[in-house]
Amino acid sequence: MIEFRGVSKTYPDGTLAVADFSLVIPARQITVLVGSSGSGKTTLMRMINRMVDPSSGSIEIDGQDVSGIEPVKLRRSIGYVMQNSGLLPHRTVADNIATVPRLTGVSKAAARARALELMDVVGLQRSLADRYPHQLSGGQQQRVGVARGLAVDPNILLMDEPFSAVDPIVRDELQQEVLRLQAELAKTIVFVSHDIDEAFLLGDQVVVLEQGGRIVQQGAPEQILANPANDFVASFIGADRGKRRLTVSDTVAQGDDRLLVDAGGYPVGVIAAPGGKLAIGNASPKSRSVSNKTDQAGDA
Ligand SMILES: Nc1ncnc2c1ncn2[C@@H]1O[C@H](COP(=O)(O)OP(=O)(O)OP(=O)(O)O)[C@@H](O)[C@H]1O
Repeated sequence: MIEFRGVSKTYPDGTLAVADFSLVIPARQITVLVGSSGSGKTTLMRMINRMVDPSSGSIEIDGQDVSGIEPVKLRRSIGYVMQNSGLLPHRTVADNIATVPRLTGVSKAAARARALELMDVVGLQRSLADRYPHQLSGGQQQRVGVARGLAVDPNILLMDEPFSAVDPIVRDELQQEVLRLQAELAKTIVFVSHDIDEAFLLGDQVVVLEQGGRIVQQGAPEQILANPANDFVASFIGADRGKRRLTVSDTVAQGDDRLLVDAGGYPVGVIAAPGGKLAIGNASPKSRSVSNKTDQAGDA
């Protein structure tokens, strides 16, 4: 578990990025911090691994104040995946993945073996191991970034808009990959996004932020969708524009299926009509489940 207690951050130039922020981030779940540009998401995330130190307040991991943990040691124990993969251009894929294990004294052979295993985990062919980042697609580079984040088998994985620079189809694939990985690995994931659909898809807990890291609403996606706390949230999730208010149109698609339209009349999907082949509402809002692993050290 990660806990922010009354955290504020003022940068040296006087910018108040985060003001009196408190939040509990439960272990082994995905918490998505979502908000518009400049709302303090990255600052909050970087305070967890001490890339940024708070001006006041504290952050605890499993009850231990991170200010008492040496920053380099802390950073090496927490996975970090960033927007443009952050790969070292002159190192091969395998070497990029193995960077932190090598720094912590793992032998070259063992680190490479682990890197190859992690390539399997994130769905990358091992034949790409000796390529350089520029010889990979954007989606493959992001997968390498995720593998690198997992290389030290961290309990906590920080993901800062990791898929915002890839095209929508690849983004969909990578998001599904995160859900698959999470069902298997059950990490404590803090995911930063400005995309509410991504937040609703991935988040067990979604935290909607306004400027200054002010929490406007937090909860499960279904709670936020069902009851937006105020006009800001309604606008942010598109509820005010009817994006979330769906109706079954009279247009019949295949078989008994009907077209689903939003309040503007735009088609958003297909649904089986009551009594049709597909039962409506037969899946829970989150069909994914987080396994309850107990074989990891610590609880974060
Ligand atoms: N090193 C810095 N020095 C001064 N101000 C900073 C610094 N880093 C961030 N800020 C400011 O702090 C505020 C929050 O920035 P932050 O990057 O945390 O927001 P964000 O929500 O992650 O934004 P984005 O979605 O654009 O990445 C912004 O006003 C930003 O300009």
